Amino acid sequence: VVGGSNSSVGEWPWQVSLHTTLPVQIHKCGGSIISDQWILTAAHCFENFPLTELWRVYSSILKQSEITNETTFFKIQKMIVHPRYEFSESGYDIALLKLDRPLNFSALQQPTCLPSQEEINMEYTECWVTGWGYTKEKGSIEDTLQKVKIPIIPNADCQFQYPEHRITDKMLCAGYSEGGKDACQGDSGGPLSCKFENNWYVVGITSWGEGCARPGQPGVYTVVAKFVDWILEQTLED
Ligand SMILES: COC(=O)c1cc(NC(=O)c2cccc(O)c2C)c2cc(C(=N)N)ccc2c1
Repeated sequence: VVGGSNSSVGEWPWQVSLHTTLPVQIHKCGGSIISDQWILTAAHCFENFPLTELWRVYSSILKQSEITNETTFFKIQKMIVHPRYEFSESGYDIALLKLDRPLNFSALQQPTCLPSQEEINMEYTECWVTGWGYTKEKGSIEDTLQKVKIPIIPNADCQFQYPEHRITDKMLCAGYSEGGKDACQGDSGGPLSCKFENNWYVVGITSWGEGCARPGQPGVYTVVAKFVDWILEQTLED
């Protein structure tokens, strides 16, 4: 996250950290708890690491430095990448991870709400992107979970700012015209969380952007509301 600040303990209890273990263990992507056994994240996280055995899921973490060999983690029992995913910029950048065992909800780890289909055109006024990703383009993984408030912008404006891309209705954009605040590499898969009537919803999944926090180059997110039917099909049949 570029231009953000440190989160506090339990502020984003649905945020998880996804680590790969080879060649060394490292944070790769974020994700959101949406039930006691399912994590919502981005498909592009698994492009070079498609094997479930390579991944560890850490919940109720504020600092990466909290993670030691003794820290408990979840393994991935099932990885579902959207069948129409090809690469981030072409959309469908969404994936579901089934944990090897249910997690116990607490103040530090609990699910966030999925937006409903009709809420798609809702004017979300308070949205935050969170993650341990880079704080600048040539950056590195942050220790403390970062947060930054970012406004959603109309898709027409976003399409204009990305003339060489097709910004579809399954993508949303968020950013400031002057840049300076944005998600970045390492935040991928994490939530764009929006507060509505005192509840938090995972409205977007951090997906891509040209560089990070550049003026006129907003962050691009997967529109979760467009995939709620798919999410329910994949997670309820289990
Ligand atoms: C592998 O890249 C990602 O997962 C990757 C690469 C990006 N964009 C880059 O162009 C970039 C950023 C940092 C370093 C870098 O080398 C690049 C190409 C990303 C940009 C944003 C965003 N601005 N909201 C969010 C996630 C990104 C994930």
